[in-house]
Amino acid sequence: MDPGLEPVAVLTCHLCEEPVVTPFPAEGHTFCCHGCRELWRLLGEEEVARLKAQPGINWARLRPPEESVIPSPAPASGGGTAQLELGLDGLWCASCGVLVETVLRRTPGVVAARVDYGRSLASVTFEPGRADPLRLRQAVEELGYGVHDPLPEEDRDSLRLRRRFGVAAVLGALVMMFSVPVWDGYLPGLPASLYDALGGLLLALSVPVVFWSGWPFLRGAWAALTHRVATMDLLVALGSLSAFGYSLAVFLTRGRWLYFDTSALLITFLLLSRNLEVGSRNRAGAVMQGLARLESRSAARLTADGTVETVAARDLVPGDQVLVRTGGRIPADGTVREGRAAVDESWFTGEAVPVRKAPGSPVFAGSLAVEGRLVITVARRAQASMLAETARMVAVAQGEGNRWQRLADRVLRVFVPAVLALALLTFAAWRWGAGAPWHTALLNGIAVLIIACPCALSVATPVAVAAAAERLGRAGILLRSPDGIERAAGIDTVMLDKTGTLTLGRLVLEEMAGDAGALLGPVASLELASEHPVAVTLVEAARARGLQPQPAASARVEPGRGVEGTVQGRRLTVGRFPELSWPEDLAARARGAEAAGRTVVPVARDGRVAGLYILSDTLRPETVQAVARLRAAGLRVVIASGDGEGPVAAAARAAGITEWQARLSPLEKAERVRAEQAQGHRVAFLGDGINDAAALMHADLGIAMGAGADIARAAGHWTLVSPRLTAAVDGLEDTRKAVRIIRQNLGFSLVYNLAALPLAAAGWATPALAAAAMLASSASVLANALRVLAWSPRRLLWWGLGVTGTGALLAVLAWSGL
Ligand SMILES: Nc1ncnc2c1ncn2[C@@H]1O[C@H](COP(=O)(O)OP(=O)(O)OP(=O)(O)O)[C@@H](O)[C@H]1O
Ligand SMILES: [Cu+]
Repeated sequence: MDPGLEPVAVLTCHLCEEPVVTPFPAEGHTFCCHGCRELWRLLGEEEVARLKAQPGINWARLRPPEESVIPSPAPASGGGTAQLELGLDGLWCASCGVLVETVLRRTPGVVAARVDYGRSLASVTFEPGRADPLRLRQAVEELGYGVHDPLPEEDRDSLRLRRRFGVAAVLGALVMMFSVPVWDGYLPGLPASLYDALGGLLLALSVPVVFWSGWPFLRGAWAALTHRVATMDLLVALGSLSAFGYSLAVFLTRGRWLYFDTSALLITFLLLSRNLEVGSRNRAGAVMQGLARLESRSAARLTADGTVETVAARDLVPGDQVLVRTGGRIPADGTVREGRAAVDESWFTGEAVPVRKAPGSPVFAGSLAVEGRLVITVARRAQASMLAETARMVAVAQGEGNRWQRLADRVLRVFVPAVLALALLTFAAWRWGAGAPWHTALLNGIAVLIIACPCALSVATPVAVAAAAERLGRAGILLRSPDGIERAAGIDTVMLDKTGTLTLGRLVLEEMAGDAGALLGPVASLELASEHPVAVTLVEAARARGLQPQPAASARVEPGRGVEGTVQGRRLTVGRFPELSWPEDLAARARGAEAAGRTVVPVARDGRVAGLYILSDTLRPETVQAVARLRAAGLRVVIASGDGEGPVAAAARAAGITEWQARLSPLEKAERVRAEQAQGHRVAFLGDGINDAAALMHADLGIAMGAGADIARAAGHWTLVSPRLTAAVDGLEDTRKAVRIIRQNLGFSLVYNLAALPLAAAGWATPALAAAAMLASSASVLANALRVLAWSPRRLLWWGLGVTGTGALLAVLAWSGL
């Protein structure tokens, strides 16, 4: 593990397990914020323990399931209910959001409540007779959070923000231009009328920048003051206002140095980063709307007597038969049962060419049947479809931010007051310690404020994370957990399962031995209960032979072994159960087939093996290349399979993998992962089946194949939408790079701030120089972050040139003014 990343012994929150900056103790535990503490009290230790035992617990998902399949930004009102939006202050982490939401929901008269942590916004639907806005506000305030009217529409309106930035950029550039002569020190030598004209011009140009363009910061700073929290806005506002105020005083007293450019530049640059942020959020919003349009509301379900009835898509249950005609959207994930069609799956594959579908092909909700007619067997409810899942992920990513971001926010909470204190101290030390004149002391204090502005930290990290998420999306990877990017850091071992991951998982029934043929009908009936590739193959084989399997009255699936149950009064088991007795001829046959690399599935009647199904599987076409790339990246590749030695060894040989383990039970797979971790490895596990779920959960990074079992997808941190192994390799490479860059950025801005602060305090950097240095550092950090998007070298060069050029120019200009 990288020693630079994980602090050795950090105090973590008892509830959300985030590092604790300011401890909030309660009953022997420590919490990171009072939101966590109150939520813990509300839920109780037992409930918390239960929730934590669940895989991938994510506090934002504690909320009860949404009404609509695709979460809508604001619940529709109607039916005698009223709608209230509250802006919230002081939400420290996602738990705080959950807490407010829970308490609001429990308030009498409230129909629905939803807190968007990212926007610090609560939307409440209530019955006007039984609840009123005042009471709702009080309920939130009693929890210790600030409530205000949601920021006026203009604030969330990125157009306004862009306008503010545009004005700031143009006027700021003019201020810069006219400041050059000021820096050159001409001013006092100029005739008074020119001095007035030039100084007045600078003043006139910077007023709109500071007070109109900078209004969001000023208002934010005011809110921060009234709530006694130190925020970034406060720092920015103080820096800009103090530079402005100082310059105004100098101008009125006909002094020498004017720093109007500093106050304007600070605002301009921070507006740029704000715009970037809002832009990425808006994009997520647009994606959500796009996804919602793909959702079908109704479906044509086939009834038992062959007629078609229209039902709501969300009422479909697994096993339903649904008819999809040309031009229709597929309402739920499933497999094609009859018919052929060209289906447009571009919403998740990105490929415009429709895919041919035939019986047996998987189809996904939201895809469009361009031509043809299909009957589909629904595999999962519409609420659990890839489409709904994608939308939920986007919503979570949009609302919750991520750990790095929150970490950066926490750092800011300590950093901002420290900087304010340091600025005051600098001023005091110069004025009264060193006996410097007022204006020198003031200038040095202002320089500290400006140089410390940690915008690099607050801009670069979200940009890098967003860029990485976008790359993953393009590679066909869905982030299921918001920390999916950090989890990829430092992976050195990749464990894979065989069936369905290294191989296509489309088994072919090669041979049947003993009574296997005669038992195929009853066996298929049992296998209807299982999602395992073996089960799918046997059911298909039965259908191909004209048998119509009906679900067995009792069938029990045992992951990693097979199915057992009673069919026509006989106890049958299909699969590898340990206590079976084997007739010698079948045992020999099984050994032979295994040695030849085949998967052998015994069927036993009353505990005695009666027949064998001998199946073969094909390696995915890209497996060899994917494995080679993983190894080239310095990763160890290990197969962990539940299948027999023979087939696993054969697959390993074909894929070019030297380490493998066969016949692992689902629990043993997870234990293998843990054993590797105990040896200090960081493990990514790639799997597709129920038997992989435990391993996927325990792995540092669980990657589930999208076409695999639901449970596997729920357990993994990533889902591979397109079943290409190379996508996983791409994703691993991209995220490793992104994490490296994020760390570089955090390190860089830390070093920068630590190095620059004493310089500013010592009076070696004027405010103008400080602003230039800050701009250059932030821009380079931003450019670094954008590297994640793998911009072409040429574009990067231009960017680099532009950034360093601007930085250098500003530095030279500032310097020449000294
Ligand atoms: N539904 C089933 N019907 C029949 N046999 C089964 C079934 N499920 C599992 N088995 C048997 O148990 C073995 C182990 O299953 P498991 O799901 O753990 O691994 P696998 O899918 O074959 O391989 P991998 O772990 O590489 O995906 C299978 O090879 C098969 O012989
Ligand atoms: Cu917390």
